[in-house]
Amino acid sequence: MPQSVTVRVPAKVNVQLAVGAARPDGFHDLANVFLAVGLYDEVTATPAGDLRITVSGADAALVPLDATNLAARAARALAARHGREPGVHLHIAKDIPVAGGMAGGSADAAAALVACDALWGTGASRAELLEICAELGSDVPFSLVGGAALGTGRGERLAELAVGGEFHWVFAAADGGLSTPAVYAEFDRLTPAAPVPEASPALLAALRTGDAAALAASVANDLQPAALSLRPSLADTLRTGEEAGALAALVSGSGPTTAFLAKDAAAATAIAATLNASGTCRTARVALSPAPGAGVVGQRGA
Ligand SMILES: C[C@](O)(CO)[C@H](O)COP(=O)(O)OP(=O)(O)OC[C@H]1O[C@@H](n2ccc(N)nc2=O)[C@H](O)[C@@H]1O
Ligand SMILES: Nc1ncnc2c1ncn2[C@@H]1O[C@H](COP(=O)(O)OP(=O)(O)OP(=O)(O)O)[C@@H](O)[C@H]1O
Repeated sequence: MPQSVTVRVPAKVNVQLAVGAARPDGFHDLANVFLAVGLYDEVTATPAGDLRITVSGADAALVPLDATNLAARAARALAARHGREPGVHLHIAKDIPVAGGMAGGSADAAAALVACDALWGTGASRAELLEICAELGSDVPFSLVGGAALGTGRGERLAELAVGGEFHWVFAAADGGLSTPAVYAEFDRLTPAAPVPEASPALLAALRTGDAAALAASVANDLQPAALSLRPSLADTLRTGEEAGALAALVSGSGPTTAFLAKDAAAATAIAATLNASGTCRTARVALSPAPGAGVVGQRGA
């Protein structure tokens, strides 16, 4: 057994999030175009007598260390399927904003699965890992896959998408998080007759050709009005980024992180500087997309 395995996993932005009406099970059918972005958490797994979680990073205090942690749930799910005890210490080096709409907890779950599989030598197939991911949460399969993908169903059924170039983003983290169920409930209140969600052909073509201006013209997040209704101050952040030259400004997933598409690296740096000086966000950072999914970046021992 290796002495430790470290897995790096990206955050995501939803370049299109088309949301249908609530289903009988409480979830919403989606046409969810995920794009992985180069903001990463790292999960390191080392052998231990029982399951233990530690977290470092600026937002560490916001992450639960008990059995509700999504990385802990992932380790337990893999161990249960393979009839073993989930004896592992998972250390999460957290860089993805917590409760920010960038799938940080989902990322840690996917990373923990890959790390425990390598540490324990369980040899789970990709299909099995994806199945466990879908049980853990709607965003978790995409954190495993990375790149870009269209998620249907509740977002867990993925079709990978080709991306023809790099996109330059700025992400502005907000003070405090937003609860994903609360944002979906607000969507229901604001949208009594949601149409059947469909992916936009223009958006898929923009991704395929790597055309930032075309992507900017077609990004759309149906949860944005709900996030703005629960957090009206996000409108100031969006306006600040637009005035600083962003090609597009949108709420990331369920928010409250806001995302700004820039025409190139220099424009992204300038937009981030303006946002950081504006007082309309906690902190703004640049990131590139697409980014690879959860993968081993370090292993110690045999
Ligand atoms: C907003 C997004 O991040 C966009 O990618 C996702 O749809 C949310 O994915 P997630 O955080 O992995 O969500 P889950 O853990 O599966 O579900 C949390 C809660 O979000 C709501 N939820 C989530 C996904 C979905 N398609 N419909 C929903 O209504 C439900 O209230 C659910 O109880
Ligand atoms: N490993 C984890 N990292 C962060 N939060 C976690 C983790 N495990 C459980 N949580 C809980 O999940 C909540 C949502 O956190 P997360 O960072 O996943 O939100 P999010 O990025 O908005 O998710 P999504 O974009 O998938 O809707 C947190 O408030 C926290 O209580």
